[in-house]
Amino acid sequence: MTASPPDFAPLRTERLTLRPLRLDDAPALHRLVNDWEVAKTLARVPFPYPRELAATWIAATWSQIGAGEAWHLAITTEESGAEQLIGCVGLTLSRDRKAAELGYWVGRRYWGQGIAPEAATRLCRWALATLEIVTIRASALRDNPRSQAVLRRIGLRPAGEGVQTFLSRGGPMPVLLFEGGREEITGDAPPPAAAEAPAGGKPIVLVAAVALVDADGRVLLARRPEGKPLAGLWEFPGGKVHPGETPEAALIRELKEELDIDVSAACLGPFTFASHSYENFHLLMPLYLCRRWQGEVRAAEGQALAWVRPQKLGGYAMPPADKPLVAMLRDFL
Ligand SMILES: Nc1nc2c([nH]c(=O)n2[C@H]2C[C@H](O)[C@@H](COP(=O)(O)OP(=O)(O)OP(=O)(O)O)O2)c(=O)[nH]1
Repeated sequence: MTASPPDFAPLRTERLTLRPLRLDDAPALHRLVNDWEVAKTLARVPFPYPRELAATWIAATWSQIGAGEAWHLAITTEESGAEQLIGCVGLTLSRDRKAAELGYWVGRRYWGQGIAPEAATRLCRWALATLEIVTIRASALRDNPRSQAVLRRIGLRPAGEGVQTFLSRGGPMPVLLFEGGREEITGDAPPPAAAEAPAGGKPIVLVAAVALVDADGRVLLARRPEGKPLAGLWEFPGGKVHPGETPEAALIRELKEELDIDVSAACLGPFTFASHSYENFHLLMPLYLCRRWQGEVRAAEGQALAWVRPQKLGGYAMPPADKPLVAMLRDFL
């Protein structure tokens, strides 16, 4: 068992901090969760909640974070200058690591303030941008409309009914199942364009992108970082063409900024283009092919990068506009 809290940069919202639990959280955790109104809604929490279980569970959450299996975090807030534990929120990966099960609880005196949806949305956004998951699942007791409302507020949709064993209730109980993906949770419509919308239509946004191909025939994908629209999706490096710029000049600039490589316009071969309607704008994106550049590709903006064999591109979640491009690349390379 891990002996100290794992390295995990706290996630913040306007009111809350989500961070690994610490052993000195044990007394507050015990006090908050050893409350029938809280415990009765939780499948894996016994009632009464033994004092020593708090520290054991906290240490177990450290091992799970270290192993990349589950992230159970403390929800804290600041009250009169002091940090207060007010609940917990967690995600547990499925065996195939494509889905995660969401769970949370909030101490009774903090109910009715929207803490659970705020914390859960923050953790889900982090997970969708950082892990390889595509689905978030959750369940709520059929007799717990408050929790069902939280799950709906996060963006999850009903996905049937089930039965789950509840330690606190001493047996199986009927639950409602919920699930959702990136679109439901992040509400990701790409950003409105800077240009004025032409009458009756969406503005056209020009984005230049490139498939960098290395000597082994692998293509470079970059992961859109948390905080940007479509966070967590993999894309071809590139970016918006600024006013007065050519697409080639935009790419040369973006590749220097994002990957710290030098490319000349002569090495950018036009390959194909995407023309795709997003909710707020229409994307027009020439895709170039480039096999020669100067310098070593590095993630200059801290983004995740992957060199991917053309046959494996389908395994990476990409923006909808990229789907036809991927098929064409696969055929060409
Ligand atoms: N670079 C790139 N963008 C793509 C791809 N597919 C796709 O739909 N897009 C969309 C996502 C964004 O809405 C838009 C690119 O805009 P962006 O915001 O990333 O551009 P940027 O790097 O100039 O960023 P910023 O300075 O505006 O933050 O194009 C792709 O494969 N590569």
